[in-house]
Amino acid sequence: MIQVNKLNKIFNENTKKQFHALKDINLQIQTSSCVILKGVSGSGKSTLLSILGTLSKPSSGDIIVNGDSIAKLPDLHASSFRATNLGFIFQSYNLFNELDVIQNVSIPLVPLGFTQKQINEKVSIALNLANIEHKKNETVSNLSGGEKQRVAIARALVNNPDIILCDEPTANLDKDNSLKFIEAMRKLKTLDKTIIIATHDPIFENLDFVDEVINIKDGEIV
Ligand SMILES: Nc1ncnc2c1ncn2[C@@H]1O[C@H](COP(=O)(O)OP(=O)(O)OP(=O)(O)O)[C@@H](O)[C@H]1O
Repeated sequence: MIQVNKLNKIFNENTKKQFHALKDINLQIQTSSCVILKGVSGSGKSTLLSILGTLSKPSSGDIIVNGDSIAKLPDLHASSFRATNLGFIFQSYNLFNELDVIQNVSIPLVPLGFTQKQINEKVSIALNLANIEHKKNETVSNLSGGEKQRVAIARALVNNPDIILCDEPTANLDKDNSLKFIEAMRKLKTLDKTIIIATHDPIFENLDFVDEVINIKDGEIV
């Protein structure tokens, strides 16, 4: 379970530009559930997701994942927590365009000390799950937006994380590819992943495999 306790994020604290982006957020996200974090642009979705993903630290409050506090882990511990527990899917894909699909998907495994054989096996499983096996030797710059998204999904899955964090995953996709993304998430749900999707895309409304929609407005859960 992920438990968020009295989480606050204040940017530029104690300056004229001070901005209170997250205000006393309390949340409980059950293991193996799919949760939509919904709110308009600027409501605080990405800020919350990046703190959940240990990419940034809160000003106050805590996040407990399976009993361990992760909000203020030192950088080295945070990166090892990410490497073993989290998969990220961003709207901009964050891929290396000049590398091929296999190279991109292998990247999260590099610091984990696997043999080449283990890496090949894990990459192959992730490419299959994300439906992008057929493009495995293609340079990423030659792929369509939907295909790049599937590479990003494969990369997020390659370390077999329990938690998948998605930030506006369909922002750059057409309807067809957005629906394919949703089907990929449905498949992950059957694999007992905990999935958190920050989005304002109405395509995520009323999906049967979504357990909860959390509305965020001006940095507060409403
Ligand atoms: N580094 C920063 N410094 C100052 N203010 C910031 C910073 N990052 C975000 N903010 C502000 O915090 C608020 C929440 O931003 P956030 O990116 O979390 O919104 P969002 O809901 O994800 O929006 P979008 O859907 O447009 O991505 C915004 O008003 C934003 O301007």
